[in-house]
Amino acid sequence: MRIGLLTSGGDCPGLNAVIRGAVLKGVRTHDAEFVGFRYGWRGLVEGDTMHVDRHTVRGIGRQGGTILGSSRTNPFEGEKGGPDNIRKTMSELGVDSIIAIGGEGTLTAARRLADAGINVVGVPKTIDNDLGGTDYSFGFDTAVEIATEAIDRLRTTAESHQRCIVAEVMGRHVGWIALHSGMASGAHAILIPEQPKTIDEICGWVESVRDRGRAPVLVVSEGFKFAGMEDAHSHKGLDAFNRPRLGGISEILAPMIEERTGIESRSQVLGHMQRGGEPSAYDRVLATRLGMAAADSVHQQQWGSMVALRGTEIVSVSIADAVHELNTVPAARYDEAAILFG
Ligand SMILES: Nc1ncnc2c1ncn2[C@@H]1O[C@H](COP(=O)(O)OP(=O)(O)O)[C@@H](O)[C@H]1O
Ligand SMILES: O=P(O)(O)OC[C@H]1O[C@](O)(COP(=O)(O)O)[C@@H](O)[C@@H]1O
Ligand SMILES: [Mg+2]
Repeated sequence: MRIGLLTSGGDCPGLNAVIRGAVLKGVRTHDAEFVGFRYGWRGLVEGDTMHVDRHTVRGIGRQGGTILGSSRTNPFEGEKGGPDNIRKTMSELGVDSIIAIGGEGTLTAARRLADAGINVVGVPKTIDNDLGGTDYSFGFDTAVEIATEAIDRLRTTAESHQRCIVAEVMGRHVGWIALHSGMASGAHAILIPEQPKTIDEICGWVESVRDRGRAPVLVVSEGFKFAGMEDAHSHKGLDAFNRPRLGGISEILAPMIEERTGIESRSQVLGHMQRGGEPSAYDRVLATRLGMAAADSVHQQQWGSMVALRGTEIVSVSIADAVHELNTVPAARYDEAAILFG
């Protein structure tokens, strides 16, 4: 059994812990060999590999990033793309199966390849926590931790100057990072894509905070839309998969708040800081368990499946079910947090 490993999509703390978990379990329990594909699907399409064995993974469980590299290459595009070419490349390299570690985009591609008869197993990765089929994805806990620390720091400087601060977090089209970091840091309002708001509602919260003598702290998700807005704000062009790059809504919101309320306002986009550096202990454990379970899924030939967290157990679900719809923030979770706004 020779298993190809790849990490695809935005990187995320814990990727290396998955790789380590899969390799150690595969080598020790299933007598498997591993090969790493470099830069996501690109490595598989181009046959660009790196040697991976139990020595390669020594100590990497606590490292950020991914030793394999990542990209947003589409495996169905290009001269060597598509299931027939990929099957040929795999057979030339003696690779009989693939563990694809990625988010909803990567796993959608994995499902299409599995449907075409390629032996693929998925591992859910994303700081956004936007994947169905799993209670949490690794990387999310670390991102929330980093964002919470940043918002705590922004609060003390906002208070010194009696300013309003708008902290912008990632999350693409779901508000999980904003909801959790906002609750953890005691934000006065949390703005998420699932819950469009008017500028009047937002300024109402800001003014009530100011009237109590406090400095308003707002957390906004990059995908937040004002009521009536069709698409999330984007001014940075398209990504490798032709989707609008999000980010920058806080830079629009802060001046609007200042103009309407007279409160000096500042914005801060936290950006890639949320994805960098070491995974939290929680993410290391989750990622290691998922990696180990993925090696088992390959051994059991559960093609088209994904390992997932359900409660405290690691289970196997179908990738198709997991990517069927985004894991959005339920209205009840938002309403619960909103009691604390203003
Ligand atoms: N429907 C699809 N068919 C084939 N490839 C896809 C599909 N959706 C996404 N991908 C590929 O997977 C890559 C990674 O997806 P992306 O959403 O950027 O990251 P993530 O896997 O972290 O969600 C995309 O750039 C794209 O090339
Ligand atoms: O700057 P990049 O790497 O193109 O991507 C930014 C996007 O990637 C993320 O950090 C993670 O998203 P994925 O898990 O889908 O890769 C999003 O929160 C953000 O919108
Ligand atoms: Mg994604």
